[in-house]
Amino acid sequence: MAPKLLKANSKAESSIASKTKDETVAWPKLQPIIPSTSLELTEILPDQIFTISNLWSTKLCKQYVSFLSSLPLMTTPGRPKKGEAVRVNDRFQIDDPGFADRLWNETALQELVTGNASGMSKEQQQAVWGGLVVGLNPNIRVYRYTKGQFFGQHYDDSNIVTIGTTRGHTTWTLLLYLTSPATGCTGGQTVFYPEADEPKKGTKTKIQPQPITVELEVGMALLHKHGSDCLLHEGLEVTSGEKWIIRSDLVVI
Ligand SMILES: O=C(O)CCC(=O)C(=O)O
Ligand SMILES: [Fe+2]
Repeated sequence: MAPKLLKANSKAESSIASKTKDETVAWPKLQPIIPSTSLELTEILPDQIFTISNLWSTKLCKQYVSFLSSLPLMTTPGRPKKGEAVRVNDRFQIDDPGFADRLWNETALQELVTGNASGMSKEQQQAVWGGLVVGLNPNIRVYRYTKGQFFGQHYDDSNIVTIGTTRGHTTWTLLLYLTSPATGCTGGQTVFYPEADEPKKGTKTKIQPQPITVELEVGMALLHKHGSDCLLHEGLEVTSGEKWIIRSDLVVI
């Protein structure tokens, strides 16, 4: 049976720690950065999941974890509203078009997603990303999971987003992992549950594909399709250390 639809309780996001429009975050410089020529977009599951190892250097991740620790993170309540995913983590959110733009332009992300470095033609790119990618969602979310914290099974929604004067919508979730077992964080893997194919003619049994477990890696970006084609997924419980993530989304027109 298909699992009940669980949303990543986007409405609850308004109650998490956030900065008002006038406030800004003094994000550290995005340096040192690794050039796109040394990186690649790796397909984990066709049309659903890609990763980019070392999008952020280890040094940059370390600087950011120490900086992000100074932000006023708030723990989300463990008891969700009806139909929402259970999650417990410490979160911070800001609407910051400037930082979203830097994350897109000052790292190898743009070149790997929409440039020659993607290894895809322009037509292939538009088919995969669900349109012409114009940048990242200015809604930047920072998550910290400590021992015992997790993000239960859910689907991510697509949202309408304006970048500058361009109105678009989000199609893929971007997760940037800043910690891993190498920094003392165990558990916390992101797990995806691909849907079973329709049963073959004359048979009734659907073959349930194996879940896909993405291990944490310092500086790795993960992209996964969201909205109506989103796979059920979760962030497993952290068993030691701290898992830090920066989340945004690809915006297309
Ligand atoms: O923390 C994770 O591994 C998953 C996060 C997630 O699913 C989300 O932000 O929607
Ligand atoms: Fe999610």
